[in-house]
Amino acid sequence: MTLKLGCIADDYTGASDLANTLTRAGLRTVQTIGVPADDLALPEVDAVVVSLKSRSIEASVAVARSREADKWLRGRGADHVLFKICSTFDSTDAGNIGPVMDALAGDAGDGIVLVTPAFPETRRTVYQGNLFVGHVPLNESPLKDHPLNPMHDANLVRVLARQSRRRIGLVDLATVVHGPEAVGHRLAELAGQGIGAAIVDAVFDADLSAIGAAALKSRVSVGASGIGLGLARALVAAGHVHSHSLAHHADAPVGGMAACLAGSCSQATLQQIAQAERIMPVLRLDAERLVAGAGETERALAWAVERLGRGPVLIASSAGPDQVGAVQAKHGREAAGHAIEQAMADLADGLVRTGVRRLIVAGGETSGAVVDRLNIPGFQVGREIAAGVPVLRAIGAETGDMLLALKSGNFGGPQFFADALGLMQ
Ligand SMILES: Nc1ncnc2c1ncn2[C@@H]1O[C@H](COP(=O)(O)OP(=O)(O)O)[C@@H](O)[C@H]1O
Ligand SMILES: O=C(O)[C@@H](O)C(=O)COP(=O)(O)O
Repeated sequence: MTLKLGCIADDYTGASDLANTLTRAGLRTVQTIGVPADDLALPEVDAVVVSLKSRSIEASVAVARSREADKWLRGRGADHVLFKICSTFDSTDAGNIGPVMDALAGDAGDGIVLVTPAFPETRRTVYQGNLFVGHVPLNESPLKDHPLNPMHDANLVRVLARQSRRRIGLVDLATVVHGPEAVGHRLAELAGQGIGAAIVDAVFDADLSAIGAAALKSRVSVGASGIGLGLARALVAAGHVHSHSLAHHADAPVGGMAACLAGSCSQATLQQIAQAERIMPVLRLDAERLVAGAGETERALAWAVERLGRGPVLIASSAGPDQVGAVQAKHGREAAGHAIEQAMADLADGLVRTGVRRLIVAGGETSGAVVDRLNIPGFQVGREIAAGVPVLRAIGAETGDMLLALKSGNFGGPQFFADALGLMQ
């Protein structure tokens, strides 16, 4: 197997978003959880997305894990490695986008790194270095209230400069519209001025093709699914990959019971939970009791077991900014987040032991905790439920055949849970 593209994703939902995008662009892709063990049987593929849970951990650990993944991917022939970050640039001033980018670019010997979280299909656009979520700047979007990494600055040149040792520049839209050569030219100019990374504007889908073709000339790039799409298109256009259509057996029915877990507190997920209440029993967990370990998971599991035989159920810790703030004020941001993630992982484990084989998880960190607990080594990509969210089939899992959907908090329409269950039989 010689990889045409290597990818390192900083969370599991982000990885499935990227694997979905690459698959749809014609690349045979698998998503692995962590660096694959040598005995994991991988099908013949063009791209591997190594999923890390490195977005909200200590920067030095994120760097070490990313370098290990990079080494594995390059050892399998990947000339270009994309570091997949969130399309809303989720990070703090301590990292982890800047430190990981610096390390990967240093190892690859790249002079200047192309960086863009733009993903127009999900309404993430970048103009003059400013990230917009829909029609508002990042700092006015719901991401300002994210439980782990609230985003208060839309200017990504500034945001990345606070995290990176490299000087950060900008390739603006007026350059991007002139195509890959113009982008390459501008990057070379910036590199000549001692700039080590550049935020690249992208507003329309066509901008991604120019960016992907320019990025392929270097060894590392940083961005979300949009640049992944650009890279995939460039690989197909250059004849490095023969476009493949999606293998539909990836989401062939597994039967078994179905359940949904939500740990995301995004506005989109809160709305989706409210809609789900119309079609299935929904249990809203008491976050305070979850953090205190006061028997809340056992209560939830008993509640689910009673109902699962009659159809899917949804269990959610999700809450609005005021309630999240109150729990965090009492227990600390990280401790609260971690305790709730572990409680959701306990629940997932209990549900699977009870016979659940179709599991939908909302939230990136939440999905990471759940997939780790279930000890699933990798996924094949099935049909798309919503932009950025595919049906996943577990490969090499102790749980046996299982379908999952790992939903980024912000993704999916109001009926997401119903849409997912419809495609996961
Ligand atoms: N009621 C709550 N109070 C405080 N934190 C919560 C609550 N429910 C979930 N969380 C935490 O919020 C974080 C949500 O992050 P994540 O799962 O990545 O969702 P998203 O995809 O929206 O970013 C997790 O750490 C989760 O444990
Ligand atoms: O790029 C994106 O927006 C997603 O792929 C992603 O990374 C989402 O992260 P979470 O919202 O934490 O799931």
